[in-house]
Amino acid sequence: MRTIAVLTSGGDSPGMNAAIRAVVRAADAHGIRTMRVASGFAGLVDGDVEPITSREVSGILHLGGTFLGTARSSRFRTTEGRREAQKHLDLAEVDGLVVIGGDGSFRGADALSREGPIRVVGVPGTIDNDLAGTDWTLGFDTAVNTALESIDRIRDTAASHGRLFFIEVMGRHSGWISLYCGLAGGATHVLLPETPTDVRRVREDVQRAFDLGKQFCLVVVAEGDQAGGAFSLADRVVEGLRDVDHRVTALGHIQRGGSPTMRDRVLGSLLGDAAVEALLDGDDRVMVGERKGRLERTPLSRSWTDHEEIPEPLISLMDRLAR
Ligand SMILES: Nc1ncnc2c1ncn2[C@@H]1O[C@H](COP(=O)(O)OP(=O)(O)O)[C@@H](O)[C@H]1O
Ligand SMILES: O=P(O)(O)OC[C@H]1O[C@](O)(COP(=O)(O)O)[C@@H](O)[C@@H]1O
Ligand SMILES: [Mg+2]
Repeated sequence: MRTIAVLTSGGDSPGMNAAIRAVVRAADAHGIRTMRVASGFAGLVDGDVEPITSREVSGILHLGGTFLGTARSSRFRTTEGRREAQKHLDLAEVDGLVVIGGDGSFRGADALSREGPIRVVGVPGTIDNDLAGTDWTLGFDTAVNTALESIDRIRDTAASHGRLFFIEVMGRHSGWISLYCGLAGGATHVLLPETPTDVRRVREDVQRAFDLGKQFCLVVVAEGDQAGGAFSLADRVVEGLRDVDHRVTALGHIQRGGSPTMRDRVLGSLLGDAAVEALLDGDDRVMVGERKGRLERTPLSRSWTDHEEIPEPLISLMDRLAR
């Protein structure tokens, strides 16, 4: 192994920079050259591949987003696009590629490695926490803490006016952000894409809470919830509610930006280093992750097929505490 390349792909997530830095510096420590690929698979298809040194990843550990840029590339979804990508890897004499991204990026990385000589290792970088083989994905902790800051502010104004708030958080296919925001933010109800939405039950819970003297109510809704997000859910829930004033807030992309928490900086550092180790060991098509405090390697294809259900004990904890 003489040269590796690193790229970030899909939705950016806080902690990606820590992982990039760790990849470059761990490779350097082993005497391996690193190439950086700009803008994810799009940059690979276009040949935007340049050498990067340990000095060039100074001062990025604490920054949100991704210093390499990211993209969602439709060309890379085609075999022709992946052939171009492999051509640029060959030209730069790259023999191992670290892909920092989510489930989609890993599907792409898996296909690339099956079709050509390149070996790939994945680092789970997504705020959605929707991958198997790691307890936490890079960026989830920061995104939830960022959303909570806003939820706490909303609670202040909700309590002052005695209002019901519907708060939409990210997660087109994944309810982890919604569940953790609901638990940590003291919501009356959370709605997740993974479970059916019972509008009547939300209405009854909210009505009961106000009838029992609650001063305000927060309902946290994942954007991919069955009802179609917070605005359409709100329209259906408030129809039939007595004496309840309501407002709706969608937190949007502010959840994805900002300086990574300690947990995401440390996780990014650990996993970036572990990815280089995996390539040195001759591994291919694996994702590095951390489970129960231990570093693990999981076949890439299992990372998106075996992803864990939202834990039922946490959903029932929500139910017991929301009263
Ligand atoms: N099935 C696939 N085959 C090949 N490439 C894919 C596939 N799915 C996703 N990709 C590539 O990975 C990129 C990132 O995937 P996406 O789902 O947008 O983000 P994430 O990796 O964060 O889940 C896509 O834009 C595309 O280039
Ligand atoms: O930034 P975009 O393209 O609007 O995507 C929004 C989606 O990206 C995410 O923030 C992160 O998803 P990925 O990490 O899978 O890309 C989702 O929570 C959200 O549904
Ligand atoms: Mg994804």
